[in-house]
Amino acid sequence: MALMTTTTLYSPILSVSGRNFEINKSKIKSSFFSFAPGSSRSWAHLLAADRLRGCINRRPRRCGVAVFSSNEKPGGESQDDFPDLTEDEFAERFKCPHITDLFNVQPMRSTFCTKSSCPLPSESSSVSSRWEDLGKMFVHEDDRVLLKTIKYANPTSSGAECFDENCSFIHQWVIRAGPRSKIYFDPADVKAAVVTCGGLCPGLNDVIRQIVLTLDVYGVKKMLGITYGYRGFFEESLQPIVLTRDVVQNIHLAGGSLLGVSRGGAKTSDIVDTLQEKGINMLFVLGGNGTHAGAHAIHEESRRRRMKLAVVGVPKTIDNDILLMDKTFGFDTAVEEAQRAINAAYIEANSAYNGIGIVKLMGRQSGFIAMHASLASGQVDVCLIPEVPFTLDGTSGVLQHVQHLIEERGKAVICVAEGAGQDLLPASNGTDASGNPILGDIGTHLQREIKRHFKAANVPADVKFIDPTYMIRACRANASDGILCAVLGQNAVHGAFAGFSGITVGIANNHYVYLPIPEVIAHARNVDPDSHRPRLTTEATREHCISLLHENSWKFSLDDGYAASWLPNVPDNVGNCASSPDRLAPGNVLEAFSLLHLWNRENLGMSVSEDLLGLELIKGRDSEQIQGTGFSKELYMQAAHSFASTSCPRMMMNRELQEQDPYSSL
Ligand SMILES: Nc1ncnc2c1ncn2[C@@H]1O[C@H](COP(=O)(O)OP(=O)(O)O)[C@@H](O)[C@H]1O
Ligand SMILES: O=P(O)(O)OC[C@H]1O[C@](O)(COP(=O)(O)O)[C@@H](O)[C@@H]1O
Ligand SMILES: [Mg+2]
Repeated sequence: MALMTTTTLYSPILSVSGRNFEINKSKIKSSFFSFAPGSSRSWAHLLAADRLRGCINRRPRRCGVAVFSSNEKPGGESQDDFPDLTEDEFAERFKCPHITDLFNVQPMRSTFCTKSSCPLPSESSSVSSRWEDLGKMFVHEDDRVLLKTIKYANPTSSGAECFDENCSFIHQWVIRAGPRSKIYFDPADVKAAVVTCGGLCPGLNDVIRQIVLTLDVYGVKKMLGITYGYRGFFEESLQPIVLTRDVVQNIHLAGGSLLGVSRGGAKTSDIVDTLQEKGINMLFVLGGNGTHAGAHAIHEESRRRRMKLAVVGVPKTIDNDILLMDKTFGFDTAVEEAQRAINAAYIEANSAYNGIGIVKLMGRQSGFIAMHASLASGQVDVCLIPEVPFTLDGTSGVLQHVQHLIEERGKAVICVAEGAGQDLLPASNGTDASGNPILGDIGTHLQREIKRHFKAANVPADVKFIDPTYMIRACRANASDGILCAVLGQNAVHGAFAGFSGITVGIANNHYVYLPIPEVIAHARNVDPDSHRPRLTTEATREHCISLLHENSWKFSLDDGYAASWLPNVPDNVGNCASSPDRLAPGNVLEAFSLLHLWNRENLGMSVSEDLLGLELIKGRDSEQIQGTGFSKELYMQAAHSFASTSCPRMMMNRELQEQDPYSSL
């Protein structure tokens, strides 16, 4: 045991178990999109996703990318079915609805001033010149931010998003957020309302506070806080709170929402009735994808009624599942808070005899929290997320892998996102008040199955399950989120005064931007298991030795004729165990195995195991040639798994043993 606790042979891995989607090679330009089977995404959603990625260029360009689920493969589309989108159409897409689309409103000079004490501008020459002096503090209305900044050289590049074989660079410009020198609302006429909907999220109070403070700087006197989400608009028992600078001054020091939150009960026409009755003409909506769908509906309905109303969203969700932005506020804090739970699980696992710690984190459809928390902790062995299907049983299953960890190292830590492995649980078919699916409890299921497995294998195991779910989102925002919230809140107000409506504010490539709401909620943003983050998970530690293999990975790699894009962890993992990872051709798993195999023999004098004999057959051949050898997929899988799960760690163990034998000093 002493030796085991001094070694760190394993490090966090994503559940690398293949992907249940197929790529239609006749259509494919690049794979950039992946998702869990059973998700609610449809072909239309994927087209929307394609459209979201956009093409904006100087000359008209056709764009088309197709990746679809094996469950939802559309029938009979031809090349012509690709969305035909020109750069102008993309430019149109990212255009934000504006008050002047409906009304002939003349703008006035901005009343925004960096100091709340400065006088409102007037036509008097002294104040006017002072206004001029504000100089570069305003954003020009034609300022744009580039949404995508990478020029991919090849569709096989990690995370590549390409619209043609050459991965031509497509400019995707979006509107830069910030204060404009001209505004479309007179602060004296503004009656603003703020509402917070959905689940809690660290930073809600920070955003409320900044909205109020910024409105105050513009000179707005009438501000209301709608209580308990959209319900506050029409439930008679729920009265709004009058918001002032004094009321919000210290609210960011606590978590939660000053206004309260709720799910469900959004009735667009009732909400718009209330807005109309109360004369509210600026509405700031803090919430996730559901809330934004509601905000968009309110915006549309108010336009139908020809109301001069600015509806501006601020995306809120610890899940980080909103499209097109670097991150949503609260996510950073949630990841940080999750460290404490993971550390506790690690300590429990490390201190127990054959200890196994399981931590369940939030993430209904997206595994960002679990993945980032695992990555940051350096203490997680297996990370399971909704985007990567996995099995529990069998040689490529999680249970076998956990047993292996226990046998080799005496402890294992698993981090699981709540939405992971839902296909392994009985479907609840239920939904919450907002229509979100009620998930099965993968954490307790995992705990039960691990106990059952170890009992059946007659291996003692001490399993501890930690569910810190609400603790990671009920806390106060950390410093980084605090700043994000402040700037988002300010820019929400600037956006409303600039005359936009039906928009949301986000951060893209470190710049603050305005985006039309439908563009950010077409579907939930997901972790792309192939892109850089999972790779980072591997490379950050350089100690991986094992990946959970999955049948679909094999199918995918053979069908596609190259191994580069499947199981990105395998070559890296093997490479990390080999002495010379640089010699490995990127993604060439066969070469990797062969090299490691040779290294193993040369350096440790290990004999070739029977399982590995088959690998000799395929040494030096590419995957298409392998297909012709009749070397069975099952045998390869078995050999690869056995190789990765036994030889590699043992090899490391042996090296440790040679270097440090505790008994030799006795
Ligand atoms: N498609 C929709 N159209 C209008 N309102 C919606 C829609 N989806 C959800 N909402 C409303 O938005 C609010 C928050 O939604 P919810 O899904 O609970 O949280 P979140 O906004 O964090 O995703 C709820 O009051 C819900 O009724
Ligand atoms: O128990 P609640 O309030 O429904 O919250 C649980 C949900 O909150 C979330 O963290 C965030 O969801 P929202 O973004 O919809 O608020 C989900 O991952 C999770 O399923
Ligand atoms: Mg949501």
